[in-house]
This record gives sequence, C-alpha cells and structure tokens, in this order.
Amino acid sequence: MILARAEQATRRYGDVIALDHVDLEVRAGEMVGLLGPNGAGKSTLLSLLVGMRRPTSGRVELFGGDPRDPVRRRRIGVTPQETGLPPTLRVGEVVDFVSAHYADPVPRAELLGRFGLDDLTRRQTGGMSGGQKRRLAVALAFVGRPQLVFLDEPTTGLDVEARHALWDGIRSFHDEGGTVLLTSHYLEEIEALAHRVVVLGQGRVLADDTVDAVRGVVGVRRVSLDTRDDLPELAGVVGVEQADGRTHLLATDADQLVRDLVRSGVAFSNLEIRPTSLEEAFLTITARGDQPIAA
Ligand SMILES: Nc1ncnc2c1ncn2[C@@H]1O[C@H](COP(=O)(O)OP(=O)(O)OP(=O)(O)O)[C@@H](O)[C@H]1O
Repeated sequence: MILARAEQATRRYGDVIALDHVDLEVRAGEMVGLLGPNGAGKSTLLSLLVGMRRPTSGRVELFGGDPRDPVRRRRIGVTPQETGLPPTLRVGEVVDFVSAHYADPVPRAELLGRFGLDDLTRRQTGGMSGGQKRRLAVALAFVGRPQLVFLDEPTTGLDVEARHALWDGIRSFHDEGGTVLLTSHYLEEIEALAHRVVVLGQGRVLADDTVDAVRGVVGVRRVSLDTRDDLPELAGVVGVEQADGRTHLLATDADQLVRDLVRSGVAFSNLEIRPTSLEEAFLTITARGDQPIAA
C-alpha cells in the first residue's frame, strides 16, 4: 500500500526550481532515507508531502488523497528542520498540549521514556540543551500514534550517544510496523536506519534504490597508494585526496586505473583497493549532477 506519493512534482520559488519532476512512492512499513546536499530539495519535498506547500505542477498524495486534508494529516507525525518550543512551558506540558490534539495519544511517560527524556518532564524547554530540544521535537512526531512519520534531519546537533538513543526510538516505531521518511546529512544515519535510499540533487531524483545498490551502481572504488611522484591525468578518477601521507583516488574503474598507473611509470607502493563508503558514493552521484543513475 502506498502511503505517500509524488508524481512529477515540481516546485518553484520564483526563479529557483527546488524540485524538478520528482517521482517518489513511500509504501507501508518502509523506512526511506532521503539524501542530498544542501539545497537539493529534501525539505521542500517533505513540505509538499505533509501538505504544508503545494507543488507548482505535478501531484502529491498522502494516504491516496490531498495532503492538506486534516483527516489525513492526523495520521502523520512530522519533525521539521527547525523547531520552536515555547521556552516557558515544561516538557510535560508541551507533550500534553500536543497530545490533546489526538484521540489516543501515547502516554506521556511512555513517550518520554522511549526517547530518553523521562528525567526532564518538569524542565522548562528554554532550559534544555539544543540536543535535548531536538529529541523532544522528534518525540512529538510520535505522540499521536502516526502511521507515517516525516523527520527532517532528526539528529542534527546531537552527540553520538543522543543520536543512538534517537535511532533506537525511530527503530522501535518502525519495528512495530510504522513507516518513516527521513532526511539526513549523516550518511551513516541512512545506512544505520534505512534499507532504501533516495538521492536528490538539484531538485531531481538521482537514485532510488537499496543502499547497497546505490553503492553498486556508482561502483566507485578507493585506490590508495604511497607515491612521491606527481600523478598524471588518469581516466575515470572522480576524486583525489591526500591523507596520512597516502594518496587516495576515487575511481569508477579501479582495474583500468591500476593498469593506467603501471603504464604511466609512476613509482608507487602499498597499493590498496577497497569499496567506497556510502558517503563517497553519494558525493560521486551528486557531483555528476545531471545524470540520473537509477529509476
Ligand atoms: N521559501 C523559499 N523561498 C525561496 N527559495 C527557497 C525557499 N525554500 C527553499 N528554497 C530554495 O529551494 C532549494 C531547495 O531547498 P530545500 O530547503 O528544499 O533543500 P534541502 O535539500 O532541504 O537543503 P538543506 O539540506 O540545506 O536543508 C534551495 O535552492 C533553496 O534555496
């Protein structure tokens, strides 16, 4: 069952094309990661799907109908990128206020416990750390027992421990059958949580596939070596890095690169070839910009 859908959705802000004919389907039970650099259009896509903005052209659907319909919106949970919590209200009061909008909200203690906030029930939100506020903002997306949750960069500003606590909260929702669409700049976050990744670049879908497949499609390998020589122009090299006294080349065809290196007469040692991380694959895809690599 498709819970949210964009069909050829385009959104302009004046001259800026934030989304350019985007197709996306989110099915029940999925956890989908939306990846893309700053300005790729991730937040805009979420704002269309949750009914906060309308597409300039194309269609968006939530539970098979108009996302602006309050009946549909009551079945979703949202954490926007920026959250404003009333600073003088206590954490418990904020939760109670949001809960009051739903027929069967998650009990306060259970919700706060799930996100590691149970000690803070009586704290005014103005006295919370940035990370604590972020956890509360994410927790609030779950209070109405939503079927589908949209999280825009949920763990921005969190330290490692808080990030893991939040991942656990998101995972437990998903394990119980919930559906999640999340954006992130943390590529390890998508990898840790989601099986499917949609890569956006300059408003277009560059890839929509499993995390493994995206890596496979890109097929970039990291070729590392020690050399004192200047390297010649080498075909298929999409990135060069110097780190720890070694030279690292990101290559679309590592075998060919090694043959070219040997042929070039460059003196090198300690050659090592390994698969790239998702981050490297992602940078390669977005650098290619205009070439969609997967349907
Ligand atoms: N309200 C607006 N008015 C004008 N331009 C906007 C507006 N909102 C977004 N944009 C532009 O639309 C493009 C997409 O922005 P969007 O915020 O959707 O990207 P994003 O992928 O979420 O970026 P980030 O990772 O930085 O949050 C950008 O070029 C941005 O400057």
